Amino acid sequence: MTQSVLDQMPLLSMTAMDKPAFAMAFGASFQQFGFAMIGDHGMDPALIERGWMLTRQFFAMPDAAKSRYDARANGGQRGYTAFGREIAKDARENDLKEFWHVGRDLPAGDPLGRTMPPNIWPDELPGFRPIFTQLFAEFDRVGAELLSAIALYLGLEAGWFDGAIRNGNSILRLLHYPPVSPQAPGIRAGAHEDINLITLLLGAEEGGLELKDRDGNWLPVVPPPGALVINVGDMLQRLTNHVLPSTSHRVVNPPPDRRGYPRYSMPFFLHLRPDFIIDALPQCVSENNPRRDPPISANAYLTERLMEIGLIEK
Ligand SMILES: O=C(O)CCC(=O)C(=O)O
Ligand SMILES: [Fe+2]
Repeated sequence: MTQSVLDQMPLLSMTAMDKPAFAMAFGASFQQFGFAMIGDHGMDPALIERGWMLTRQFFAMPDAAKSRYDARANGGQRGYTAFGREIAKDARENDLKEFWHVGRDLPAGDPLGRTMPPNIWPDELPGFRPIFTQLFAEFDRVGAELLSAIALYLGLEAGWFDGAIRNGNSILRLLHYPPVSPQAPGIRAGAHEDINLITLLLGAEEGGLELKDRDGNWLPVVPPPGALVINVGDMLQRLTNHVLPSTSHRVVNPPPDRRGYPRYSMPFFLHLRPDFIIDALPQCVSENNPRRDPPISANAYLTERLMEIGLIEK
């Protein structure tokens, strides 16, 4: 039988340990798995529940209504992406999912607005804007706390990431994987690595998420209800010269008894400022681990990667 990651990866607590102890435990989980799980992340469960309700209501709308908010008119990063459009890098089959993107709203006239367009919102659901604006802010807050712990783990100042992520190009993705038929081929989301610094994911308790461990085995990640799953993305891997690995993950089709159920999840892709230059930290470069990648701006790197996964035109 496949072993679950739960057997190996600790469920961490942000409140039971002091900050340095949490930073060490969190960093160790990242270094070993590229993933970590946190039970008491401090986001309001009532707010999250309202977010799930609105997510279900939005995806239950007819395709014609959802398509009015097509993300292709917004650089792929705001609004609705239809079922079957996204394809994992180098994959043969498209993913079995549709999703909605909420981004950061900048003040009018901000120069970063060129790469971060304003949000769009579904007229049909008046609660959508206030609830997801609040949830975005909560993910932003918890994400900054987690990066502060990672900074300590790496031997940096606790506030090292603050400037790097201020007005970062982060994205909250609401994901819907519809029920799959008994004959459905393939998997719900093909193996991939996330592009951003770290991802904070809610909803993985409806199983299917798997990570690839360092020996090449796929291990199920099934957290307790309400817990956050966090993983390292390619930008943090690049910044840490691969000391923290961006781990491949995928979402497999459910076992026969769960195939009739949809799956909803909510990843928050925490991004750097578009003009931040990603260059390996000196602390992470050594004789045994020479510098691997040249410096690149966060925006140039993101654009390259969004083309690869079909979210913006080449
Ligand atoms: O739905 C999930 O559990 C994971 C989603 C994911 O990996 C992604 O959208 O990048
Ligand atoms: Fe992912």
